[in-house]
Amino acid sequence: MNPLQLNGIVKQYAGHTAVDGLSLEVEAGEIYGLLGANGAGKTTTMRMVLGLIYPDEGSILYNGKPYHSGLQPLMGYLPEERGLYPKVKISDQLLYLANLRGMKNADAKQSLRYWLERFDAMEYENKRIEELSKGNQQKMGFIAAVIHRPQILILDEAFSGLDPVNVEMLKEVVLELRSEGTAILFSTHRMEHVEELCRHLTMLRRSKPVLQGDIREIKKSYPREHVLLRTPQPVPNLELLEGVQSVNRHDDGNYRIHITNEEAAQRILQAAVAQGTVDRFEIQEPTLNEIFIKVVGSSHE
Ligand SMILES: Nc1ncnc2c1ncn2[C@@H]1O[C@H](COP(=O)(O)OP(=O)(O)OP(=O)(O)O)[C@@H](O)[C@H]1O
Repeated sequence: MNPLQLNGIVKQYAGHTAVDGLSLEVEAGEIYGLLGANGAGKTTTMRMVLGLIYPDEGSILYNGKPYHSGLQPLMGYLPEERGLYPKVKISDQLLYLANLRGMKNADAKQSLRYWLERFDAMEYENKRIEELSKGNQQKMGFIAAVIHRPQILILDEAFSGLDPVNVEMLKEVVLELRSEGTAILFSTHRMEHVEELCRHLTMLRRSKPVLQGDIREIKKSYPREHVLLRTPQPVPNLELLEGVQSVNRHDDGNYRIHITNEEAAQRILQAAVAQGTVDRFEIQEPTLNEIFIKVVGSSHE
């Protein structure tokens, strides 16, 4: 039985449907991607999972059981909007939150120390949130979400506001939690993070799930419409070949060619070989970003 199961959940706000018939399951030890344009219903879904608001229809099961008050220690949440008090000493509020979720003082202190060291952030222990940079506030928010080692972790735009070094640091931690068996529901607009971290995903469009499943399977099910070609010499007239829609040559000498069918790829290869050496030739799977734009559309709702 999976730690988190959503069955046909529906949520309405004053006649407007924010989430419409969403079902998904997050396994122990997996990061599940929840994607959608702005306003598609991701945060509403996460708030329902946390028991902050209730679905109008459908059910949410935690280890097979409906919501009950004893669940809070099992769950951790990093909200998109920062949730910590700006003026309270950091260690005080993190320890308070750990206590609230059932941790004994000594364990909470040990866990706090572990996470502050893990994030190279010992110096912030006695500071207030308002004294920290946005990225460091985000790290403290993450510690607040995981200090009690939740079984189900909800991450809403976890990497926003972080510099590349800190993104890598947080990614490593998320992967570590996954390998320890945490079920992680992960919402983001950054498709490359989903490609890198998640096994399954749901894309929401205007409150409805429009694409769901195993990411590798999803990618395989879309046509391959791009060719990557690297040649030491230019290959003229590629755009005139049948099935070639557009040709871009980058500064590094790589061509990225948009094709309408896979036979066009063979024509490109033949044309390139006829000119001389071919260093690289690849028919590329669509990126998740391309699939997202196709399925969800680029417009914000
Ligand atoms: N408290 C509320 N009262 C009324 N409508 C709401 C409320 N919260 C959310 N909504 C509406 O529900 C819809 C879904 O919002 P939600 O915040 O879940 O989207 P989201 O996918 O998280 O968007 P974003 O990517 O912008 O964070 C939106 O149309 C939003 O305006």
